[in-house]
Amino acid sequence: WWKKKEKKEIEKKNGVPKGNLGWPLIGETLDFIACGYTSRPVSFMEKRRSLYGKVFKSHLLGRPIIVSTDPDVNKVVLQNNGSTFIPYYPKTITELLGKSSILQTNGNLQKRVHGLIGGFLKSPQLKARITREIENCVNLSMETWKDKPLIYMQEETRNLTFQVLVRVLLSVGPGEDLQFLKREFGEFIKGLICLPIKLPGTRLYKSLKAKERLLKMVRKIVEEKKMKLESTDERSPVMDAVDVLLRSGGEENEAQRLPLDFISGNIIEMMIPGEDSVPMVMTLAVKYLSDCSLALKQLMEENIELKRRKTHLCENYAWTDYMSLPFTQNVINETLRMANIINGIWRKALKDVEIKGYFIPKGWCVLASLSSVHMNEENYENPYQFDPWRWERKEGNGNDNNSSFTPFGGGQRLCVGLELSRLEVSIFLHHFITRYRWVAEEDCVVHFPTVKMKRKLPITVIPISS
Ligand code: HEM
Repeated sequence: WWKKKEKKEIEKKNGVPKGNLGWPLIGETLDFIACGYTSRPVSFMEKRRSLYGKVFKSHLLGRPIIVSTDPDVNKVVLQNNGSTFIPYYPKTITELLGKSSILQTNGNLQKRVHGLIGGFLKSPQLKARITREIENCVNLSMETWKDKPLIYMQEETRNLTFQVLVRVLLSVGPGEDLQFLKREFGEFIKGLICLPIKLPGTRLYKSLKAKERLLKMVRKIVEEKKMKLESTDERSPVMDAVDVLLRSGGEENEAQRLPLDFISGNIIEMMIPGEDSVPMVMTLAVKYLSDCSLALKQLMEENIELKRRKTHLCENYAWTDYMSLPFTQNVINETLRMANIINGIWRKALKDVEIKGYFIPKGWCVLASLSSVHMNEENYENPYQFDPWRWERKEGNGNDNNSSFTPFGGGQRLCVGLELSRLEVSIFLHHFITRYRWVAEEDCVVHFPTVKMKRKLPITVIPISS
């Protein structure tokens, strides 16, 4: 009791942001979840922002927390990574991730792995090569659509992006291994949000078992790749993320090498942020375009023009062709802004810190709410309207220095898959738009616990005659 009183006094003196800690134990969690199930999940933040200001305190998922809906505060929180703020996840996620996961390590190790994987994923060599792979996956998948009476966009995009992901991370192509990875990974991630009870039969237990099976298989692939690497005389090209991590530290310097278990674990963990996000951006782009015929028309014209040019010149597409279509990039920006696939980033303060006059005491959690910024009238006019043209006007600024647009986070943990994701979505949209017309059935977006379409977005497609 005394400690509590003392803490309250310190908070009062230093000006912890205003807010309500809610009920004992559960705090304001029920309202937070209830808002998550509505079509406007940011209403939880909006209500409190109007009462207490852009940064307020609350009590969510078992702990006191400072919620920031202020882009400047979010920017500082994301930038001060490692020394002041570290990632904070619910207990089940921490348990499933493993201690050495890039998602929860800090300091030099995180910087090293981030630099290695980020550098590889945005290299022009990878983008040139992966463009062919993505085209193949997209075309093979779309080829089958014309014979299907109904297509579930969320499922189709999920299958094709998973293929790209495992290709980039560990060069696994279609076949039994791919099926195994898909099945076990699906089982593994079911436990990311569940009750933190680890007894046989529980969700968490089953997910941990699936991770063991995944680790066994990935470790085998990593070992085989290591042996191959040692037996090749010349330096063969770097093919995937496993290659990058295996080669790190140099040939002579054994002590600097990353251990095989570390590499295997991290490869699996890197699939977590990559697996669900890209297909959801594709699916939601199709959803928003289905509801906005003007945007669809302009997107189609831009992409048909590119296709015509390429066909006329008998040329393959370069990755830069896909990325250089300005309206297509505006559609992707607008989809990312509205979709809020990652709606917020959770951190924990390692020391007392003051940002913009708000005091955040050591040990407190901070939720940098990205969706509150993306859906705020102050930053975007008519924020609930799908308006790709806003990115041509002054208000939209889709670059990474814009603290009001952070779908990929920021600072030292800025998403390593940013450029790859944009490329995948651009290629998908180009081929879909120039190949098919479609009619979408009635469906709606569910935001909790993660962004999904309620009915997986069923559509019927009609091939465009050449
Ligand atoms: C549209 C798709 C994507 C979105 C919206 C997205 C979003 C994010 C965000 C917001 C973060 C920051 C998390 C934090 O600060 O704690 C992040 C980190 C990360 N993302 Fe992505 N991501 C996407 C695709 C991908 C893909 C395809 C990959 C893998 C190939 C990937 C791998 C990662 C990794 C490994 C991190 C952790 C980086 C670090 O902590 O150093 N993401 N992502």
